[in-house]
Amino acid sequence: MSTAKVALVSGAGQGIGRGIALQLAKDGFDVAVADLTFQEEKARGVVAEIEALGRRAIFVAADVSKKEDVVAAVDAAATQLGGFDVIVNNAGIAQVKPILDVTAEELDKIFSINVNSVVFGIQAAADKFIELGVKGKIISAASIASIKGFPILGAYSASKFAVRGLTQVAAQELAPKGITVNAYAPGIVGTGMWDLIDEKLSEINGKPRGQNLKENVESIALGRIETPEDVANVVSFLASEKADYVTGQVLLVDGGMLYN
Ligand SMILES: NC(=O)C1=CN([C@@H]2O[C@H](COP(=O)(O)OP(=O)(O)OC[C@H]3O[C@@H](n4cnc5c(N)ncnc54)[C@H](O)[C@@H]3O)[C@@H](O)[C@H]2O)C=CC1
Ligand SMILES: CC(=O)C(C)=O
Repeated sequence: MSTAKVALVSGAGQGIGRGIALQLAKDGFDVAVADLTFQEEKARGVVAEIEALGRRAIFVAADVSKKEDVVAAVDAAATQLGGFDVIVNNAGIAQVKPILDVTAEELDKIFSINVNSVVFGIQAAADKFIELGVKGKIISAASIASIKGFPILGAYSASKFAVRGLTQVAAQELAPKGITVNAYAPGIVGTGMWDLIDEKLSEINGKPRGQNLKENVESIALGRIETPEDVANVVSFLASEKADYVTGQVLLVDGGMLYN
């Protein structure tokens, strides 16, 4: 049995989740790479990258909008990797629509994937930490859109404000168990999500493809687009003992877009 700590990262088949999974492996964690079934090939690639770093990893198929999937994923990580110390509720989707056009179905979808998933992740991880007697860490994906509402990202912004609220509540409720609850708030990260946002914004405002991304990146004080590794470095801190006295926080990692 390995003595390494164990982390589960959702949405780890690509983008920010993949970056976090690899960084946590470099930090010495064994990692459960969770994603939707259609992402299995990519996710198994991430598993192989982690194994090449000398750590253990498994792929877990999970739709995080379903509580039973999240509970089963946490169980699989604990059973197959021999412990459970950190959950990163990273999976999420964007929707790019003026608020007047958002449908009830779209609202249900984005809240079930971006918000319900975080509740389920908090519940499943906390139950496992308590069962194992672990002072674990719960870390979730917020966004600059959890601090400031972004036009045309109304439902998305609302879902990320909810993640911030849940983080503050769970931190207070779980502190007596020694469990910390925090979130990371990236800015403009060059992943599939921003490819989609740029494409949909182009359809809405007629700017050429790439122009909306370029203008947003120009507003970043540090002058470059964010990488998954920039985000993963902050999650690495939140998952470490160095963050033992940090809870209920949403940590901006945006290269200088918002200031608190
Ligand atoms: N890309 C960006 O600029 C920013 C992203 N974020 C947040 O970071 C997180 C990761 O985003 P990216 O890596 O950029 O997105 P991405 O679209 O590149 O990757 C998202 C991953 O989540 C998975 N996923 C989607 N729905 C799922 C479900 N129901 N169950 C399980 N997995 C599911 C996808 O298969 C994919 O692997 C999201 O929560 C996003 O809202 C926050 C701020 C900025
Ligand atoms: C994807 C995202 O969170 C933003 C604000 O771009």
